This record gives sequence, structure tokens and C-alpha cells, in this order.
Amino acid sequence: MTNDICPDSGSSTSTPTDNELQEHEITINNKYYVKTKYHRKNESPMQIAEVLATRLNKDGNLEYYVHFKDFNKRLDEWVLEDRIDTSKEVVEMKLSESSPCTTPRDLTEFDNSFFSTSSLDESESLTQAECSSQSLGVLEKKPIKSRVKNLDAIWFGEHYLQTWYFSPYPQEYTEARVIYICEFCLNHFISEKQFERHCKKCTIRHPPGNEIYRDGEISFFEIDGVRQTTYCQNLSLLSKLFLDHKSLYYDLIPFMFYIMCRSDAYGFHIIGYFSKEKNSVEHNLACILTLPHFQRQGYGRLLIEMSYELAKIENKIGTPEKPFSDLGLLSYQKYWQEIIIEVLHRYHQFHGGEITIEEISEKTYIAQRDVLYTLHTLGIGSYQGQTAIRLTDAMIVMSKNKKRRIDRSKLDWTPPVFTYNQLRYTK
Ligand SMILES: CC(=O)SCCNC(=O)CCNC(=O)[C@H](O)C(C)(C)COP(=O)(O)OP(=O)(O)OC[C@H]1O[C@@H](n2cnc3c(N)ncnc32)[C@H](O)[C@@H]1OP(=O)(O)O
Repeated sequence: MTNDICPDSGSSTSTPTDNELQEHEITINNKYYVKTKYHRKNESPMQIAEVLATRLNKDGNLEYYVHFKDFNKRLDEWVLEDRIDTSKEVVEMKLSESSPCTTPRDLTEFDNSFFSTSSLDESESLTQAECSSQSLGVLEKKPIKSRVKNLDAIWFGEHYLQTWYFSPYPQEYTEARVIYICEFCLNHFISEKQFERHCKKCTIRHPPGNEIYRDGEISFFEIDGVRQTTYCQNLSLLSKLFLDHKSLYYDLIPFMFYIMCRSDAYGFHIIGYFSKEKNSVEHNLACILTLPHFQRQGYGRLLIEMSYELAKIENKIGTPEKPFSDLGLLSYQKYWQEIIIEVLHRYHQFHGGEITIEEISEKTYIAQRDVLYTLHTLGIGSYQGQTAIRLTDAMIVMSKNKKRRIDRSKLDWTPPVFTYNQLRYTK
């Protein structure tokens, strides 16, 4: 296995006793100034954070799991006491008094007020008893606190990936802190030995379901949440490690999954996927994920583009399901901007004159609300008494500068037809 960054897994951690805790003045649910690695340039590294849990690390030192105020939850971390300032009382400013810079970290570039990006409340997560993967498809939401990441990292094939969020893997797996996942069948294993034994036996080399697209090394497979239950359950557990919202992950029946893979001589390696509600009138995508080791390489854009290509074949103008995550919003914003600039530029070249929001929506299959939002982010304004947008050369270059594109001629897909109760599937 290759392992470029494989920090201490913390696998031999334990829960501190009350006596051990009493010696320290830091208490769970209280807020302190804690040193973060993620502060902005002109900001103090000491940021307000809430202590959510404690543990003893393998050296017997007490560690605290902290969530930094206004930071995305994926930046939560285990810290030693020396990063926590207990001498200073935490004073939280009311919103009106606070600095204008109140957006969560990692979402600093854009005004996010148009969409709600708030995560579902922690209470929407599941109890450990409910977490067996067998029961994922039929669970009802029940409240528990699951604000603390239950796995530190996963070995995914040959990649060591640090996790971002809680995912309801069964307790015996999360006790290990680091688990092993087969990148082809997505089954999970507690020990390296079990995993290696599995790899020798596992003959699966691509996701189950039909391959609906192939362009060079990139393929898409279509999978039905009803038919390929185990794979979809495993996919949901895996993706929850990097997705902090949406309860739909526990109910697979109403969804189709579109898995994007990169192929080599060994097989089809999953890059990411999006899910799509079978009978949604409004939504062309439910959830989207690029696995961390493939992020920022244009694959998220490719997934989004594929969701619109499917919508075009269905002849349905649609929108992705909200709320967005911060990264989801950034990715959609970039995609919409590129596509809309492209349309405006072409329209201006060939027709000149005016184009309505409705027309942009019809040409792009992007919902009118999303078109309007994007035009605002691009700086729609009043020019010589008319509502207009000024397309700069930089904007046009940006819209043409795509790393990857879907080649529609290579898409072999007809919209699936479902029976009324969506449990039976005919095509
Ligand atoms: C509807 C929903 O499901 S919302 C939930 C979205 N999913 C998640 O949040 C799960 C975790 N995140 C992810 O899986 C990924 O970050 C995704 C799917 C959102 C994006 O996937 P990626 O493969 O990284 O996207 P891609 O490389 O195509 O980037 C597209 C653009 O989004 C923006 N972007 C994406 N990630 C970032 C980032 N970390 N920081 C800043 N901008 C970013 C950039 O503008 C980028 O274009 P650029 O690289 O040319 O500047």
C-alpha cells in the first residue's frame, strides 16, 4: 500500500475516567479560545471553539474534540490541552456587533445568502443500534448527538483518506478509528488482514449496473437503489464520511445512483457519484460527491454536467436539491457561471439584442431561479437604463477554460421507467 500521509491513527485511544477529567479545568460543552491551523491571514489563530468530547490518546494524554465557531465541521479536530486557552473568558459578539466577515471558513468568496447551506441538525443522525448497514434502507430518523467524527480515517484501496464527518458505520468498526474499504465492492473491514484476504477473493472490478457512458478512461454506471442495495448502502456510508447533510442517505429506494469511474488495466476506480430522485419533478440531482483524493481536478464539474445532460434527455429543467454544502455551492456556482456565460456570449455573437431568463433556462436546462442567482453573482446591473450584464474577456476565457467535459455523443441512456410504488423497476 502507498501511504504519503498516514498520521497516527489514534487506534489505541480510550475514554478518560471521571478522575482523570477532574484534574483538568476544560469541560465538555464549554467554549474556549483554541489555536486553529485554519485562521485567515489577518486573524488571530486563537478562535472560539466548543469542546464536544474527550479521549486519552495512545500516550495517555487527554485530547479534546473541538468545533470552531463559524468553521465548517470538517475542520473539527482532536487537540491537546496546550492549544486551549483556559485563562481567557469567551466573549461572543451578537451578530449585529460582529465583524462583517462571518461566513463559514472555506466559503469566503461568495455571498451565500441566496441558498440555505445549513446542515441538518445533528439530531437527524442515527443511534448506533440503528446503524447496521443492513437496516439503512428502512430507517426512520431518530435523534442522537453525532457531532463527533467516529472514524479518523479510511484506507480506500491504496489511498489513506482522513474523514470529515460522522457516518453511521456499526460500532465495532468505529472503535477501530481507521477502517479498510474495498474500492470496487465498497465493503468495509476492521483489520488489514481481513481486508487483504478480501482483496485476494474479490473479483468485482466495476460498480454493478449498466455502463451508460464511456469516454476514454472515464465511465458512468447507473445503479438502482432498489436493485443494488448492498452496494448503495456501502456507498451511502462511505459518502456520509464526506457529506454533512441530507437524511436521504438512509432511504435508498427512491434513488438512482450514477457512479463515475476512471479505468485502468486493473479495473474501474470510483471517482465520485451523484444520486437522483427517481420521480422528482423539480430536482435533477440529490447528492454529489467527489472522493477527496480526486477533488479539485474538474471531476465535480463533470458529475454536475452529466446530471444536466440526463435532464436534457428527459426534457426536464431542474435544480439540485438544497441545502448545498459550502463546496457544493462553490462547484455549482462555477458550473452555472461557465454555462450561462457561454450561452450569453454565443447569443450575443449570433443574435445580439436581448435574451430573457426564461430563454437562458430553456437553453441550459438550469432552473430560472438558479439562472437569476448566477446572473447576480456575475454582476447583473442597470446599464443605460436597461438590466444587463457586462461580459468581460476574462469571463469568456473562464467559461471556455474547462478541464473536462461530457461528450454527449458517448452517452447511451434512456430515462428509466418506474412503477407507481417505485419498488419495481422496468426499462
Ligand atoms: C446538492 C448537494 O449534494 S451539496 C453537497 C455537495 N457535496 C459535498 O459537499 C461533498 C464533499 N465535497 C465534494 O465531494 C466535492 O468538493 C464537490 C463534489 C462539491 C466538488 O467536487 P470537485 O471534483 O472538487 O469539483 P471540481 O474540481 O470540478 O471543482 C469545480 C469548481 O468548484 C469550486 N471548488 C470546488 N472545491 C473547492 C474548494 N475546496 N475551494 C474553493 N473552490 C472550490 C472551484 O471553483 C472549482 O473550479 P476550479 O478548480 O476550476 O477553481
